[in-house]
Amino acid sequence: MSTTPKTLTLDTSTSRANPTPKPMKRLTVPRIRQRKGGEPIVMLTAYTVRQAQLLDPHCDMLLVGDSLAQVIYGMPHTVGVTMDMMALHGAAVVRGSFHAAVIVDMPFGSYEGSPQHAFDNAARLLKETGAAAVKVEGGKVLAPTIEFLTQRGIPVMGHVGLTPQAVNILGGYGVRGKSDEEARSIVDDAVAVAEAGAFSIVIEGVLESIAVEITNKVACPTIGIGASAQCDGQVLVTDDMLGMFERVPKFVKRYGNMADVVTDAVKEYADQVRSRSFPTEEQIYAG
Ligand SMILES: Nc1nc(=O)c2c([nH]1)NC[C@@H]1CN(c3ccc(C(=O)N[C@@H](CCC(=O)O)C(=O)O)cc3)CN21
Ligand SMILES: CC(C)C(=O)C(=O)O
Ligand SMILES: [Mg+2]
Repeated sequence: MSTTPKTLTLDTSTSRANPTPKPMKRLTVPRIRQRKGGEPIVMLTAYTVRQAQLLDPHCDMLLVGDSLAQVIYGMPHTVGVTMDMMALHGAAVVRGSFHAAVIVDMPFGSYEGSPQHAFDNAARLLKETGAAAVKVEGGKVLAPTIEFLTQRGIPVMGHVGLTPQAVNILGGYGVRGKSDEEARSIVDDAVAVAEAGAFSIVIEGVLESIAVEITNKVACPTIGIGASAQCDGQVLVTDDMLGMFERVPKFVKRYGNMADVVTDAVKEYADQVRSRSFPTEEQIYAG
């Protein structure tokens, strides 16, 4: 069993040698890896500093997902995401957190061409954000790249099954692995990614049996999204689970309804401005 503390704790003891309260050390990639078969790993997406601050105490990992394409930028899919977008949002999430390990998605086109190109872009993301690792979509074909990065100091999280950056090949976001042949190839992908040195693998949008088989086969922790409760951890897009993003996949469970909270508050403000009941004495500087 790992000794990972479950909650954020502050060391409040101060002295001349140690004058300020010290935040607990961030979870590291090796500690995440050790969680295989242990306490489930909690991961959520984060794109902004405030979101990171609110999620950090409760999560083991924060993923700066390229899903920010749809969620933040209103793009139709993740293919249009750039390195600059990931670098800026990644840096914001690292600034807003000090407990969770921060993982940054590599954008489409930044890693597929060659291991060297992938290394240059991954190194830039780690340098500019302070994140712990990068995530790449793909299987067997990417194994040499994952090995190249890992051997040169860049921890890599894999992502197999429904890989949204391949939307133009897949033709949509339907569940993967329905034929025996496709199921076999997804399992082979995950095994190749794990053997190449990935410290963890996201399994997205596959038949449950595939996620279970992969989880039992690979040595690193699996993180499910539309996969299985038997994965070593789970991830969701935060805006989806908060009820902030309107159209969500079947695998999303809504834990809140933030859109309604925002709408109610904004309606009340608009009414009060129109009726001149805002601002009141309390919000003005009387001369
Ligand atoms: N807000 C958001 N949530 C996500 O989970 C997410 C993103 N954005 N952007 C990047 C990818 C895209 N993903 C998606 C997007 C749509 C479906 C979806 O609509 N699935 C349908 C089935 C579609 C079909 O059969 O063609 C479903 O009902 O689950 C699934 C995953 C997952 N990722
Ligand atoms: C859904 C998760 C795994 C992701 O890759 C993203 O948010 O971009
Ligand atoms: Mg992604």
